[in-house]
Parts: sequence; C-alpha cells; structure tokens
Amino acid sequence: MVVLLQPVTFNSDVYVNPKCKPSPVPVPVIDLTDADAKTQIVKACEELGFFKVVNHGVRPDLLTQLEEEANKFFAMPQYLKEKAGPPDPFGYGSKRIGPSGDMGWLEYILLNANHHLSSTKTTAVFQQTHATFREAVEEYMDEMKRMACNVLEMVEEELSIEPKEKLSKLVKVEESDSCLRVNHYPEKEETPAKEEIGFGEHTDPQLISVLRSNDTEGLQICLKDGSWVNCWRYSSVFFFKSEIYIQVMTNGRFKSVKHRVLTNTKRSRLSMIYFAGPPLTEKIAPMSCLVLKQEDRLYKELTWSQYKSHCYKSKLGDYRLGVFEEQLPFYMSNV
Ligand SMILES: C=C1C[C@]23C[C@@]1(O)CC[C@H]2[C@@]12CC[C@H](O)[C@@](C)(C(=O)O1)[C@H]2[C@@H]3C(=O)O
Ligand SMILES: O=C(O)CCC(=O)C(=O)O
Ligand SMILES: [Fe+2]
Repeated sequence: MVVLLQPVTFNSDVYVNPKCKPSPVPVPVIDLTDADAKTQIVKACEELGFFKVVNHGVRPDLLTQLEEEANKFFAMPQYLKEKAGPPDPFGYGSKRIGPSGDMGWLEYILLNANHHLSSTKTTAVFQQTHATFREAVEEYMDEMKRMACNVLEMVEEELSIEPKEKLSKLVKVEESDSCLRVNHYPEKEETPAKEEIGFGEHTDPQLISVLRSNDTEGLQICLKDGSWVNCWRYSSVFFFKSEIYIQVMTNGRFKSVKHRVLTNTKRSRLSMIYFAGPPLTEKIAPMSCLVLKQEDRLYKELTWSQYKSHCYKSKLGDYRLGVFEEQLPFYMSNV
C-alpha cells in the first residue's frame, strides 16, 4: 500500500491549517537589537498588526517561574479560586468573558498593572497563593512594560512623532491603565471532532499587547482577506499586537488585528497577555503630526475611560472602532 503524505505548508511562525488555504503573509520576526528594528516594527504594524520579537532581554527563568505559579493557581480547588471572583473586571473568572454574555472554554485572572487601581478581587488572587506568585507577576509586568515602551519608542522615532515619548509615556506613567491577563484553557478529554471556541473573535481595545503562551497552539489571527491562520510555537518568544487605540492615534496607519483562540487539542493551554493602556483620563485622537489635512482625519477624540465603557457595553465580536469614526463627507459615503 502506498501512503501519500499530505504536504503541509508552513513557515517558522505561522502554521497553516491544512484545511485552510496557505497564508500569503508570514509573521515578521523582529530582532529588537537590530539597528533596523524600528522600520520593521512600523512595517509590521501597518501590514499585519502582529509581529514576533526575539532578543527581548527577558530572562527565560521568569517565563517558567510565572507559568509554574499560574498553573498552581489554576490547579487549586474551584471554591478557593472563586474567592477571587467574579471579575469586576479584575480577579478570577471562569467561562464568562466580560459583562455582555460572552462565553469561552477558559478560566482566567485579570490583574491591574496599576497598584492604585488594584481591586479587592486582585488582592484576593494573591491571598489564595504564595508570595512567589505575586513576585513573579510583578517582575513580569515590569518587563512587559519595559518591552512595550521600548517598542513604542522605536515607533515614535521611525514616524518622527512629536513630542518625544508621546506614546511610551502613556504606558510609563503611574496612572497607566495597563493590565495582565492569564488565560487557562483546560485540556479536553477527547480531541474534539471540530474546532471549538476558547476565546471568541475580537480586537483588543488598548495601544499594544504583548503575548506569549505555553507550547500549545490555539491562537489565530485574521488576515486582510478574512482568512484565519494559526500561530504556534511561541513559548519562549513574545508576540506583539497593535490594538484599536494605536490604530486611532496613527489615523488608521497601524492596523489592529482580529484574533481568536480555538481549543482543539487534548493539551491545556496557558497564555499571558500584557495590555498596554493609557491613563483613564487620557484623551485619545489621531496625532496631529500624522494628519496633515483636517479632512484626512478618520477618527474623533474620546477618553480612554469613555471608550472602555463603550467596550464593556458591547459584545466581544462587535465592531468597536465604529464609535471613533467621524461622519464621512457625503462624496465618500458611497465609496
Ligand atoms: C466582552 C468584553 C471582555 C473585555 C471587555 C469586553 O466588553 C470587550 C473587550 C474585552 C477585552 C479584551 C482585551 C482584554 O482582555 C480585556 C481585559 C479588555 O480590556 O478588553 C477584555 C475585557 C474583559 O475580559 O473584561
Ligand atoms: O489566549 C490567547 O492567546 C489570546 C487571548 C486574548 O485574545 C485575550 O485575552 O484578549
Ligand atoms: Fe485578545
């Protein structure tokens, strides 16, 4: 008998589901120490809204340490985890995502990176665990903030954004509304016949996010042509996503990327995402240095707090950028 092996098309970063058409777009891999990194970052944010970084300087032990601590948390009896829930939006949550009825095959903790905004639920997460969990989380958040600011500063330089540190300051300041989410997608007893939703499709609202996971695949990003591609093998590297707020600030030059998580394996998946957000009172609008003529301006101004409340009233899959969109002039509305 002759067994024909199906050729599987993949590059090092994006595994293309054999049932889907091959991806025309490989995920850019950017070496943060490369002199050309800033040009590559801008190109990736314009074309895909997604890239992978290497040579990021985060010590590998920290990744294993945080992963072990998080696994210990999720392995605790349900009644202990529930002491840090329901999420307000911080704290422990299970299956319910956000306040609008979205559900997923996951449990998670959402932690505020700003100690001043820490809720009792955040504190409750750490009351159920050893001090080593809090220490690992705090160091990890500091590292993610450093990396996010580093990337934003490269963007500022490449796009000649004025004043200096306009973007990175939003994340650097004490009042920044950034958060860390640790998602645990439990293993399935049987490999499901068809892919199931772990985290439904959505676009994140912040500036940028830094993402990594254990060795289990599941994350998919949506390409411009509407096709979905799987991203995998990202246990020791970080992925960056540009989000809705940076799309607004760059007047649409950067693209926020739609993504989702499928749970189609018997292995559990753990992911950690740092969402770099501005202070709640910050007014966000297209940067004047990037909008030469007023009529080219695509989005109106909102504060982060106003936008966040809008997000919390919507469903995961809703088109959340719409609230920023200025009324188009009549001659463009039928285009
Ligand atoms: C359904 C929702 C969950 C979410 C708030 C929202 O109304 C829409 C955005 C969701 C998201 C995605 C990125 C982050 O994980 C998050 C914390 C955020 O800021 O926006 C979540 C929110 C959440 O899970 O509470
Ligand atoms: O678990 C992941 O890899 C991504 C989850 C996600 O998109 C989110 O938490 O916003
Ligand atoms: Fe997301």
